[in-house]
Amino acid sequence: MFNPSQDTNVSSSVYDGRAALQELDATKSGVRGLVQSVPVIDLREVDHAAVVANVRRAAADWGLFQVTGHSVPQELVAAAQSMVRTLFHDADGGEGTLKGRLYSRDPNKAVRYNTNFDSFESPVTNWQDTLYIITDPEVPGALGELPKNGRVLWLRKTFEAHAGYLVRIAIRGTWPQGKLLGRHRLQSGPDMLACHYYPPCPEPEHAIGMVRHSDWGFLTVLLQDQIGGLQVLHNDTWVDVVPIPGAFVVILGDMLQMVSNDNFTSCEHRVVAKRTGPRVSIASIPTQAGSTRNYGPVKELLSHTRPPLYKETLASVYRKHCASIGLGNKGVHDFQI
Ligand SMILES: O=C(O)CCC(=O)C(=O)O
Ligand SMILES: [Fe+2]
Repeated sequence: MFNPSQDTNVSSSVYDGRAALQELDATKSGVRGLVQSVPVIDLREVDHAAVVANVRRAAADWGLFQVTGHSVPQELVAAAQSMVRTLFHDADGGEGTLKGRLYSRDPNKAVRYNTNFDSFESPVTNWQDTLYIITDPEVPGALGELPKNGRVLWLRKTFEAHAGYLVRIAIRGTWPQGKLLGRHRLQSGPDMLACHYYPPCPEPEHAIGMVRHSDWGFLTVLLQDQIGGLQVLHNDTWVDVVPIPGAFVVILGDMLQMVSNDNFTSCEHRVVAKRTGPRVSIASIPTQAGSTRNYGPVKELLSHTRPPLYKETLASVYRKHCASIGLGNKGVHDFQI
């Protein structure tokens, strides 16, 4: 069990059955207490140190958690979801349409739309379309062709202001020695939105919404609607990330695993296909496109008994590697020493 007062080595615990029983006993919740549920962290909690400790525990035990009590109003969350669903994905596609014009597999296009970015690399096809939006207005073409630009810009601002804050708090919470963060700036903020669309699936038992994978970057912040389907792998069991209206889902990625030298591990997650829908989710993903520094295990975490487990790499190199092997293959293994 993770001990929040311990600064390093959070992943090397040995399962202690008696301690687990005592813990269950202490919850006084009976066997229902055995049902695993994804941690939910309420930012309205007045004790800030408790919030940070909860984030650390959730990150170490699950690699994924939900955040409520952030300051993004529910109506704005709903407006963002409906903009993505109705203004874009539900609109007709094909030659001559906006969707047709944006359909592209060129990762350098600031706004692009496609079915499965890795169709030609991955053996599995997801039941999913995605609209990618680079939200940095400095990037040529960013937002340009989208309808209702104002709302997309608003969406960017919302994510960058609020998700950026969550990313910072989550990193501070997950990072073993918070003060190191200043010197090891991990990510500058979200600069790409991946707006996923999962239409109702006639045969969900023969399909997958999004195949099992871990995210390549440091952290992903995700907004999902009420349909459900996102699951996280926890203790070899797939656990539903039950939708909470307006909550952000925070997901630890591979780069965090590498720089923390396995003190934290990126979580595997997937989306199951459903007969109901469509489902929409909006993931904010930092692309680290302009980053020129090499990332590797942070020196302060290393010793002669804890040698570095990963080679140093540019974020862009790691990202390209992950794209080249397709979702479903954990790229970190290829960077092990
Ligand atoms: O749609 C979802 O809930 C998950 C999306 C996801 O895992 C991703 O964008 O990496
Ligand atoms: Fe993901």
